[in-house]
Parts: sequence; C-alpha cells; structure tokens
Amino acid sequence: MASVIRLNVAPIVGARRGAPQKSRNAAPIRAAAAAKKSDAAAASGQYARELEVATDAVRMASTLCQEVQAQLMRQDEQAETKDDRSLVTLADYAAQAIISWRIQQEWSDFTMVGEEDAEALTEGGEGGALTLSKIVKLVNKTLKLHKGMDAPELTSTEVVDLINKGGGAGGKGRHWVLDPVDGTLGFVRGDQYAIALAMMEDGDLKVGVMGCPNMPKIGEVLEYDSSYTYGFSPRLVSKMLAGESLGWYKGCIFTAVKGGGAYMLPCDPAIKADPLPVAVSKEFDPQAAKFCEPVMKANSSQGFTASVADNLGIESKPLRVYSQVKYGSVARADADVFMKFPKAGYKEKIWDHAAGVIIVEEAGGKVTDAGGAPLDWAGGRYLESLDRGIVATSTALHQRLMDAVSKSWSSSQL
Ligand SMILES: Nc1ncnc2c1ncn2[C@@H]1O[C@H](COP(=O)(O)OS(=O)(=O)O)[C@@H](OP(=O)(O)O)[C@H]1O
Ligand SMILES: [Mg+2]
Repeated sequence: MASVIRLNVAPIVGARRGAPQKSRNAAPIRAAAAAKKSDAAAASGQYARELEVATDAVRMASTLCQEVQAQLMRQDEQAETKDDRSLVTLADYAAQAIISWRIQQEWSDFTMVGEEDAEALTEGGEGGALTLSKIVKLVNKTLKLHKGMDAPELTSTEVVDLINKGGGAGGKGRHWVLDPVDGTLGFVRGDQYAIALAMMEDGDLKVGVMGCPNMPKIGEVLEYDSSYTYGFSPRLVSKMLAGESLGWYKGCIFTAVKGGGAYMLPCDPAIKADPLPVAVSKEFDPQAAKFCEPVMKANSSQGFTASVADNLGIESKPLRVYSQVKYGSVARADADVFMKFPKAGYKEKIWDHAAGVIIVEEAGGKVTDAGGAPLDWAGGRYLESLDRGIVATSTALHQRLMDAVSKSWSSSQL
C-alpha cells in the first residue's frame, strides 16, 4: 500500500535543494567545520545533564501522550474545556506531572513556567477527583514502563504538586518552560502536536527538547498528512505506511543546546539511531519555497501571511500544521518560513514558543517579532511587548522577510 504515495524523497535533513557544492579549498573548510564541531561539543557539554534529563522526560511524556491520543481516537476518553475555553485532556496534566517528576529527580529546587495547573482537579468536585485518579494511574503506568523497578508509585497529592510546579512566574534566573501538549486541538483531532520543553537562564534559552510523536521523519509526508493540502487524514497515511517495515518513519524528537546545534532523533526508544543534525533551508528559491502557519484562522491572520508570502514570491500553498511542529519543520528545512500573526491584544505565552525557537536558532535560523526584535523570555509567563507577530526563518532570509512584512503591513487592515 505504501507505494500509493510517491514521495520525492530528498536527502533527509537540511539539504532540500540540490547536493552541496564541492569546494576547491576543502582543507580550510574541513578545519573550520572541525573547530565548529568542537565548539558545539563544548557548548553541549555545559548543559549535557539538562539535555539528557529533558530528553528522557520528553520521551516519557511522548509515550503517555500517544496512549491518550489513542484513547481519544477510540472515544474512550474526551477532552474537557478549561475556564478560558481552551481544550485540556488527561495528557496535558499527566505529561506536565511526569516531566516535573523527572526534572525534580535531578534538581529538587527547580522552577517551571508550565501551561497547566491542578485547580480544576482539586476544586472540581467529583468530576475533578475522577479525572485526577485517571491521571495518577497514567503517570504511574508510564513511570513503570520507562523506569521499571526504579519507578515510584506516586500519590495523588504528589501528582497535584508536580502539576502545580508549572506555576512559576518566570523572569530572570533559571527556569524550565513547558507546554506539555502544544497544539491540543491537533492532539484531540488525531493530528500533530508537540511536547515542548525548554530551559532558560536570565532570559537566554539554553536547552530545548521537543517531542513530536506524529511528525513524519520526512518532510514531504507532513504535507500529505495535512488534510488541508491533500485530503489524506494523518491516520490514513500512518496506516498506509505502517504496513511496510520502514523503521523510523514517524515520531521525532528535536533537541538543541545553545551553541551546540540542533538534532533530530526517533521518538520511539526502541529504534536505535544516531541523532541527525538538522539545518534550516540553505537557499531561497521562491518557486520551491514553503511557509507554514497555524491551522486555525482564529490564531493567526491567514490573509496577512498570504500577502507576506506573495511579497516574497512564494507560490505554493501554506503548510498548515498544529503546534510547534512548525518550528521543527523550519529547523529541518521542510519549510522556509513560519509566521504567526494573532489578533491585536492576544498575548503570546512563552511555553508556546521557547523550545521551538531555540531549535530553529540552533539549526541556523532567526526568530523575531514582526519588527525584527528578539523575543523577550525574561518578562514572565507572557512574551511582553511583542510587536504584532512572530516569524522564523533562516538567518539569510530574515531581512527579506522583514521587508515583506513591512510592505504588507502598510497596505493591510490589521
Ligand atoms: N486567539 C489566539 N490567538 C493566537 N494563539 C492562540 C489563541 N488562542 C490560543 N492560542 C495559542 O495557540 C496555540 C496553538 O497554536 P497552533 O499553532 O497549534 O494553532 S492551530 O491550532 O494550528 O491554529 C495554543 O497552544 P495550546 O493551547 O497548547 O494548543 C494557544 O496557546
Ligand atoms: Mg501551546
């Protein structure tokens, strides 16, 4: 069945357009590359423990989320609506608890800015208590699965405390930043979502790990996956591919350490593969270029992004994908640009971007607001004084993108 989808499979990462040119002066380039590699190793070394813990935590949360998404698809479970009318599931709470648990194992005094809090569980009467008991079960089951004999049996009080670790105010100092299920709408629809964890010090992102359990290893499949583009549902595509022994075809974890580059590895711990370095798109060819944006019109002006893309000469339709998977797409050059322009007055939260941003930056990209300013991570739980929207692209294309945004802005009604 897999042959139904004819993929034009490019070299996997960072080399979408053509093979790299051979250099006449390869020796100095090799020396520079070696120096860069050792810088990267040194940089990663400084945060090696944080990277290891974050990757382990995100892996555990990914397994947990996959189980809950399967329950949702079978309609054994349902999403709930929070006070702010956004969706929440068992996975949002349980993933936050399990990631907090893993970090706490290592740094008992850690602080975290996380999306969820346990109020609806502790103050939500019988319904809240029932949901909490399911979350505790799920957390303990996942711990057993990953830690075996070493797994503790957490009580509901401990799980509530772990969820509430996400209530940090952020700001200066060292903080973890977590969106346990980013793109909850995609998650409940059986589509793309991400487990997005970052660590920052004094407003500087130092580590980012992003689990994308449904993200295909190869970018082109993401386009086929998108019902917006081709009418294939992700589950259908997964089914078509699953019949083949393709090994690692789906489920990616992106990692980045400041100054150490960005990498991609399989989500499934049973698949052994070395981390693959990822890099943003090298050249900008408008005819082949793609941009990605949120699926929902309510979250970003699709009219405005279409105008910016038009100014850049981009011809293809936008790749509309839920969650920070979009940052992963830019980081590994599936797409050249990511844009999000929410309605005036909407305040972006730091957990919706932190992990994705360091991954793109370490893959050679630049992420700023629409005025070209870097994002301010030290302002608390929100990205304060953000100018209009967020854009991510290669460092080389960034100024052209800024010019295109200005041009569109002056003729827009926003
Ligand atoms: N009105 C409005 N405008 C802009 N952004 C908003 C808005 N409301 C919510 N959010 C935040 O958007 C996060 C989801 O972003 P996505 O890129 O996944 O959006 S989309 O579902 O693909 O449209 C989503 O993250 P999750 O709640 O983790 O899914 C929200 O934090
Ligand atoms: Mg989010």
